[in-house]
Amino acid sequence: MSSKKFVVRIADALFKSSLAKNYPPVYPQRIKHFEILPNEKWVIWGPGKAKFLNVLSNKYICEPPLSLTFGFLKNNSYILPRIEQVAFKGVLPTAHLSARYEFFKDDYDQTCKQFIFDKASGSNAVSYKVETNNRTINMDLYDVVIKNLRLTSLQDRWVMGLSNGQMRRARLARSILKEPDLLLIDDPFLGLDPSATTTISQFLANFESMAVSSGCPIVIGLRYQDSIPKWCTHVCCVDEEKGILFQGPIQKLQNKIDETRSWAQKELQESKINSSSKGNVSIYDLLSVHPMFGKGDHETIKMPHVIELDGLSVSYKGEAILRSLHWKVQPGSKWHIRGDNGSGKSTLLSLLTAEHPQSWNSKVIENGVPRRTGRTNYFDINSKISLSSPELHAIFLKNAGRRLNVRESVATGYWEASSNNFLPIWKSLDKNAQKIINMYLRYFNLDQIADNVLFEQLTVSDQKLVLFVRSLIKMPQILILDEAFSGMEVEPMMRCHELLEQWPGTVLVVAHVAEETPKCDHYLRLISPGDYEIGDIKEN
Ligand SMILES: Nc1ncnc2c1ncn2[C@@H]1O[C@H](COP(=O)(O)OP(=O)(O)OP(=O)(O)O)[C@@H](O)[C@H]1O
Repeated sequence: MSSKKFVVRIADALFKSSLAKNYPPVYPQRIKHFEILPNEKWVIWGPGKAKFLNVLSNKYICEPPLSLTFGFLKNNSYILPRIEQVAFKGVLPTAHLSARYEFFKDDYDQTCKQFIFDKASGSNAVSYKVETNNRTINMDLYDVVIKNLRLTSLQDRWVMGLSNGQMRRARLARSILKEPDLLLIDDPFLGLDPSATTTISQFLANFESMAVSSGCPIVIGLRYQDSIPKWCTHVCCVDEEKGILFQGPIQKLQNKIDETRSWAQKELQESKINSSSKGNVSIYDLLSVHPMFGKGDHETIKMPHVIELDGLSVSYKGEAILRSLHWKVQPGSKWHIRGDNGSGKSTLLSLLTAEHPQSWNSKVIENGVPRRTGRTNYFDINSKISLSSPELHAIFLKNAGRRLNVRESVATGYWEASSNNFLPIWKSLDKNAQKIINMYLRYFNLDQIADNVLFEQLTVSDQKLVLFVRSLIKMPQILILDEAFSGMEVEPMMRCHELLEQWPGTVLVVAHVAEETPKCDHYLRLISPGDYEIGDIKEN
């Protein structure tokens, strides 16, 4: 064994997630050797990245017991290594979808700064806080981190109200402030706008050399399709089933990386060719159930706009988020809603779904009829709308993840009046509805696991897929896909995009990354309150 200083070392280890007899190991083969040294920056690359990051954060039982060891710890560390694993989950789970936008705060809500400190719990009903640990916060590091992660102006905001991108940055700041021995970040750039991506990438590149902190090795998890930042020194390519495929310094492995990437692209092309029909179900079967199916332009042109905003404004405590927004959405049109983190995209969508307290606004006109309290209600509005969003994902996981299997999870999409209803419904559905669900499960390769796998046992990619399928089966007039594909593997994502290309209903998409954006005809870009752009998307 080498005498080099190492941070993590794996030597001939088998990992298990349970000691129960006959429980299969995490990988069938032992991992012969893997090592991270101080000053190295690793990318764990490929479909097995999330599992391997769990291995590194000591989530499994290793066999023999000392085959996973943590060595070079900071002077002030205790015997156990301090490992911070940041999974970019987005917004905090709330009790219901509208909670994020409410003015009256939950008794236990925290400010962004308190969340980053992670030191105390308390209640807004009393003036004192109860310390949950006696960690000393390195305030010099805090100042540098919030400046670099662009959190300065958000410090005193309620954490619940932060946008997805803002919350992701806050989670990273919280982990860094714990001054770990090892920092593991899965999908570090997910859901971030391009300028935030650059800032965070630069920050991670310079983390080791910052004067205010002693730094630590950084390990990020990326998918095959993501580009590997130049500052990464080492790569470990991992398959979900087989474990490590190759590992070492990036400089030496560049050819192997390029080969793997083109192989993955080829696989994808092949699966695309074979995907127009799956398990005897064709796209036509899936779409023909939608009420707008087969309607030509001559018919849709006569229909009123599904949504019209006639000078809509939204503000929080006098601070404008949207100002005087005019927007018309034709039936069957597909829109890409663009804008930097915090520009108001989710706020706009929450107005459409009436989750936002300022939704009862006659400047929102639906199918030609202005919204008005007393005339329109939440349930009527939502009977025409379905969605998949990071907020919904967080709530679904928390409230239904352990209760509902894949079939039941998808079936809850049938609840007419709300996307927020997670009560089991499969058994009470009629034969026709069950048939539709079965078709969708089969088409998306979910039929084999439909009855024996719980939602929370799925990978993030499959959870996203289930939520996407769930959003379709009601055959909504308006389908809202807010970061619905971020974190998804390429193959299932392409399958979803293919279906959407022919989807006859109206689709509103929020996505920061071009590869995750299904084909749209128009865009609405939110720039700043009162400043926005509307245009057509030309085909390349
Ligand atoms: N309840 C609230 N109180 C105060 N500010 C809020 C509240 N809810 C949202 N905000 C702020 O409104 C702005 C718009 O948030 P929104 O979630 O709509 O942005 P977004 O464009 O969807 O961002 P992202 O791309 O990060 O998801 C953000 O600056 C956010 O912090």
